Amino acid sequence: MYTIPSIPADRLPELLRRMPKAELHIHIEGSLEPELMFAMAARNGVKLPYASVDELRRAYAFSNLQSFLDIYYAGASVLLHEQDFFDMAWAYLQRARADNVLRADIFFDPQTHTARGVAMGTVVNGLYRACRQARTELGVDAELILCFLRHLSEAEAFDTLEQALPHRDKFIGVGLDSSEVGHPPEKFARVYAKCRELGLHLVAHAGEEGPPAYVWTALDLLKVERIDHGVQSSKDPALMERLKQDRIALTVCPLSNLKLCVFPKLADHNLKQLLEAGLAVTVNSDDPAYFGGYINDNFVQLHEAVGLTAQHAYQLARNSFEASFAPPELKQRYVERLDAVFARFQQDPTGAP
Ligand code: HPA
Ligand SMILES: [Zn+2]
Repeated sequence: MYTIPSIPADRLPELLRRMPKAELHIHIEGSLEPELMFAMAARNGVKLPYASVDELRRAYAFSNLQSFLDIYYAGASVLLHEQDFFDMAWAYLQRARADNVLRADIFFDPQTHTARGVAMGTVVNGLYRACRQARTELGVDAELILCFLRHLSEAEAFDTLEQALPHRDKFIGVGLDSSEVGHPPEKFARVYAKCRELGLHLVAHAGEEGPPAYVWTALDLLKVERIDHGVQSSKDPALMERLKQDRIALTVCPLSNLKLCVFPKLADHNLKQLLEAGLAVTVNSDDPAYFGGYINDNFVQLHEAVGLTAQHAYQLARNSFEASFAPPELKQRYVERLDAVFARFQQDPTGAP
């Protein structure tokens, strides 16, 4: 691997912000900022159970995943029209551009919307239009991953897949999210087998709160290409070896793990341990409007808590491109841009962009 000469520690935050990166774990509904949520509630005549943006923000004090999900699903109730889905995704993509994200693999939760009577096409078309516009106007490549809600049934997941098939050209893969414990990956083995036949990319949340056994079954039964979160894997040495040998990327979300009390303090986070064990770790924001930060906030706060080096930074960015679902020629272009930024930074660590 390309060895990175040292960069002064006080320049690391700037390097982390400026380096090109891919974001691989972002729920688009989790990027809906309170201000936009209130604006949509007003224009759509939806009543939110909070009187103001401040009152809503004060409710963002979570004790675990479920306490967050309850508020997150309530917040999504303001999304009704195609333009709402476009506006939400466009706001995220502009924010991602500011953080030097070149590529985003974006999750969306159609069942949160179809259950309220919003048509699948309304959801997908709004999000897809924002992704297309991001490519031409922002230089950000963004593609969509449809997530099944794991607290719902297998039959509902199959039904959702069927509703999405007329839009097969607008999403590149499927994922699995929502309440993890009690809803193991194997519940969706037949759904994933069908998605595999359809040529979709496969990912799943596993080992966020759930045990290493869920990471094993996501790999062996669902046959996923990446694991979302996966931080509980460090409890199982044989699993660590498997993830390393097969170069299975983990899309880790430090501020999410902090806010949902997966780790008591950011200083206790195991991301650096996973990275130094040789795993293909990446840094992501998960639900940035709810967890207090976008991708660069995750990088910088993690660095402040555990002390990353320039070598760690390079490896994390490189992993993000290699693990993305971009075509090989684009991945190569992203890595060239990454190398160019590091080379410039080494020549002039005090430096201007
Ligand atoms: O971190 C998460 N875990 C599970 N489901 C989710 N839905 C949005 N964010 C998450
Ligand atoms: Zn997530």
